Amino acid sequence: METASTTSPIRIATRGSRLALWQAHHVADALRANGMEVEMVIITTKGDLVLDKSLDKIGAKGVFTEELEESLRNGTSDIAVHSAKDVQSTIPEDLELLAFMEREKVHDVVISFDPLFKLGEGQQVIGTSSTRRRSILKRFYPNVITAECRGNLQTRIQKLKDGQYDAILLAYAGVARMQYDHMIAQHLPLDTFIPAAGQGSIAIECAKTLPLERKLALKLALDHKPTHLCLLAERAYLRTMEGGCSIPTFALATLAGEELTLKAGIISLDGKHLILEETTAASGQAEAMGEQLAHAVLSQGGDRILQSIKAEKS
Ligand SMILES: NCc1[nH]cc(CCC(=O)O)c1CC(=O)O
Repeated sequence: METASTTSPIRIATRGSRLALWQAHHVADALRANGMEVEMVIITTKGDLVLDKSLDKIGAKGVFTEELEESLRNGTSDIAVHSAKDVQSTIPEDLELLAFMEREKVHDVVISFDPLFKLGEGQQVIGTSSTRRRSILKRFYPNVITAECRGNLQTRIQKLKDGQYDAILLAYAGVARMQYDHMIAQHLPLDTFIPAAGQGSIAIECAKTLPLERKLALKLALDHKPTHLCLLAERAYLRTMEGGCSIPTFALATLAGEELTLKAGIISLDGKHLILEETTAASGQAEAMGEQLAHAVLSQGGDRILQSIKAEKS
């Protein structure tokens, strides 16, 4: 006899933004294709409500994830769907990251209503809410003025439309998923705008107590092994740096055959100091490699950058 736990629908916790819903429906489609039934549980997070403060000031740890995690704990959902980039580097003891879905392209783009817009030409005001993008802009485009740009993608694009900025910087992944490709004025190169750890992938989280057979079925339907290996390396880097999204770190792993390459670093808030390290290892060493690269970055001067950022914030 089958138990209720294996036949009842998978309840998917998601934020209510259009991108979050797209991601949750992407998960739902994959589960249905594997013969599972699904239900959506839409939850508002602190990150959706507090829009007048930059993320580093809210204390970004878990602002987009905490309420979803609470629903996993209190049994109102079975899995939570997050942008992998928004998931804190250390997740609570009672929860686990079950799967990472196949990654979209990882780079950043410039969005503007002027199709000929080129970063760095003339006086420009660029909207971004990311300390990483702001610091990189300061380094490579010192004449650009950056302005805070929070909110979901639609809100940010509305602010651009209202004339608050000449352009905004976004992850290509979200832009493509919302079908805003026609507003892309420029694709930014990966060697200067190295993405944040996890960018472009969708993470699936569950309670450790979820029945094993459910976990296995979910993993089989949702997990993309190459993406998962890359994310293990990037997230180990982030964890070792004690990063969080308020610190301008970046990390990008790529897999070729069984070999992982990880490029990662940190940049000072004024853009003046940048540490970038690269290493290669067997894919089985993903987490060890992320940790080692973090130690290398820290010993090459990353520790001083981290200290000065922490001092500036406190
Ligand atoms: N909290 C910001 C966030 N989290 C995930 C994405 C985009 C899609 C992704 O990287 O998965 C974004 C917006 C952005 O950086 O443009």
